[in-house]
Amino acid sequence: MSLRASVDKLVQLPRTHRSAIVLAALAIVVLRGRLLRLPKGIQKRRQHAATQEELDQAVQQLYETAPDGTKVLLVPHRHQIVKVPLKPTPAKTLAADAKRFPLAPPSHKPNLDKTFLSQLRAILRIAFRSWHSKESLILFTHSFFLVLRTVLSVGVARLDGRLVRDIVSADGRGFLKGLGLWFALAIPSTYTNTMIHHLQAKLSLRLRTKLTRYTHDLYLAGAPDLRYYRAGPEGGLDGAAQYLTSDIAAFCDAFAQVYGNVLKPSLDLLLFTSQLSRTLGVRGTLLLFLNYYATVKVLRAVTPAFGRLAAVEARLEGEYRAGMGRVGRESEEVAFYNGGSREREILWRAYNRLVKHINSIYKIRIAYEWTEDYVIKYLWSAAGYALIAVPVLLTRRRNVSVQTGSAPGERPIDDQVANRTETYISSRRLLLSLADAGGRLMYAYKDLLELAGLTTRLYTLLSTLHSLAPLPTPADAGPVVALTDVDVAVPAPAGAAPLVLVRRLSLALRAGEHLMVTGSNGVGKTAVARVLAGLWAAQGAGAAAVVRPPGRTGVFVVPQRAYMVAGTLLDQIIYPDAYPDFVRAGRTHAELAEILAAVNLAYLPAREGGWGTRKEWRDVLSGGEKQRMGMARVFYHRPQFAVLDECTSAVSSDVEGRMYEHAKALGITLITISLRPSLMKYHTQLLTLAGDARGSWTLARVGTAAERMGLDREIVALEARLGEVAGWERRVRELARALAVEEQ
Ligand SMILES: Nc1ncnc2c1ncn2[C@@H]1O[C@H](COP(=O)(O)OP(=O)(O)OP(=O)(O)O)[C@@H](O)[C@H]1O
Repeated sequence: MSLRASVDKLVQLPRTHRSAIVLAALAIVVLRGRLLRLPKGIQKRRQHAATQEELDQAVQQLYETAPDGTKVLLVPHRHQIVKVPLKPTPAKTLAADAKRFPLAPPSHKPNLDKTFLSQLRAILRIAFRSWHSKESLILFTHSFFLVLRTVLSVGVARLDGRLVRDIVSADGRGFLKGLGLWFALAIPSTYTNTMIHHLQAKLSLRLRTKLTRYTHDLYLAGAPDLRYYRAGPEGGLDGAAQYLTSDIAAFCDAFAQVYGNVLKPSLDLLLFTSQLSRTLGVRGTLLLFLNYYATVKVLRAVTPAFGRLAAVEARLEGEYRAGMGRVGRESEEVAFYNGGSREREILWRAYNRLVKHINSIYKIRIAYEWTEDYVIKYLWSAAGYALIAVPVLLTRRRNVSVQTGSAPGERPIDDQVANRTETYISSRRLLLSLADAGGRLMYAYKDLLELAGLTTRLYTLLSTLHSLAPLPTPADAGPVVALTDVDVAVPAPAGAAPLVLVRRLSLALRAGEHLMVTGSNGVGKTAVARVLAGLWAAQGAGAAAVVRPPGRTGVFVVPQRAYMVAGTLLDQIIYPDAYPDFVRAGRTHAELAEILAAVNLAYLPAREGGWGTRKEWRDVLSGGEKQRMGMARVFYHRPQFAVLDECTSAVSSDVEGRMYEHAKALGITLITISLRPSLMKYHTQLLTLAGDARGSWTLARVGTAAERMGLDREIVALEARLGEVAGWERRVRELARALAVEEQ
């Protein structure tokens, strides 16, 4: 068949078929290149497969810095190094977004209301930054295929009717032509279905990536935001991990699904209703709308609060996971106490709460799904039969071939029965599709409620993170750490009264003035370190009177519990720097070896198999080794001031002494929190916290009052002993005499 003949045939087709085929062909031509292209990673692999050495290097290297400052993450993936540029969300954008996330009142329950819409809009503005972003493009393409699918469905319904008509009227040629068209139409129809599923999954994944990156930027922000540290105590956000992982994924899945589930059946309803109304007439169309109205009324009445149920389920899931995570993290401590059965009870309780809730959802669903099935399948089918009968019974004398869209020039059909059969088959198919669309729209109502629950969860996360105002930045006055009239208090959520541990604390340290902070347990020694490090905002009259040199080269804190980062042995020493920082700073392995020697860990690289060895260091190193690694970090970063919070409690005193001397030799001023009097000799000032209700404290110079008192006491003791010397000499003479008499 020539091209011209094909075009002629196409022109002769009914309008619906023509537009469906043209749209489908257009879609395939436009999108074929984009959608069927191999993923970039696979294309590159064909060009060049990375060697094992290159892959190892990429794992160590972690990222590259592009000329414009963007960090490009190196991800080894199937013998290839995939480069992922990471552009952090600009601070200006975060500040602008904060206005869109006011805290929701605690009494808010997820539902399909104005609050849901405004919360969803705020979240979607993060996911769809502009209409030409990749996410928007996927959404448009997805919408296009959804519309195309509806158009093609109408074409299929009409063709179905035509095929049966040709069979009934024994029109062989017409039947064969119809069958050819049927196969032709099947190509775009099946392709469209596949693309709808593919694009829905792709949309969900893109949204997840976008929201995950955004929340990571927000949550893991450094000083002065430190939201990962403050979200719990100050923001009241429990189980942030569940929000950041499962809830974001569930929200994106639910959104992508709801979008397709609402848009497509809505389009179907519109288009099918308009098509059917041509056959059904005014009375039939009115009946159809009455049917919709009755369905919505009945289902709304029986629909439970799926949104709230979904939100509670996500919270309980988070509690159960957090419990499991705790056992994994603290497994050794649990094992020492042989606390497995106790932990099992705790986990069982969390799991039972979750399962009970899920079970109650299943029970609630029985009544809902039963009603839904009854209404959608049976009520709609009955209405369908009644509606189909309308044109057949009431418009018996009308020439229905005009309504079915027969093209002029087509062979005239005399047989009224054949025409009526065509109308019946087409209408029945459209009605079945309509019932299906109605069903899906009702299911989508339930999905929408669940989306409302997940939206509330995600909104809670984002609004809590945005509500945490940055911590005040301490003033920089050179190499000085000073507090003036500062109250040290446990941070409390907005509105709650803070618990003050130390009142009106004043101290000033210049380089070389080493401070020791002491006092019994729980008096607030670490709390003072938190204020000095900028983790807690200073309170009281001197809230703004904190002075310290900025950054980790200003004040570096080694906490009480040793922390080991995921990575190589080298990463443990340079933390929080990463390998590229190490290379950029021109530091060397020889330097690291010297540092390890200073903390008595020189044997580690040889024992563990080199600097690049990756292990679970938390389990591999002993308690004392981990503490010495903490000191190695201080020697690597060489800060002006180092706050050592009982970070050498498990280190033997000789090594501890050597590390203190080494730190002082490097010019690091020490602020030590300790209960060990033996450490006092390395310091020039002593801050003692009383731990009374008034939050009192004393600051003394070691080597003046305190030291003098100690010397005085020693002199008195020695003089007392010297007074006894004459008595001891007399006794020695007596004993010597007695021995001489015995020998004679
Ligand atoms: N995030 C917090 N929320 C509530 N209370 C807290 C918080 N952090 C510390 N506290 C309380 O503040 C008090 C002081 O804690 P801090 O850790 O400063 O004690 P410490 O003097 O360092 O004790 P230790 O010698 O045992 O380490 C304690 O009673 C503790 O329970």
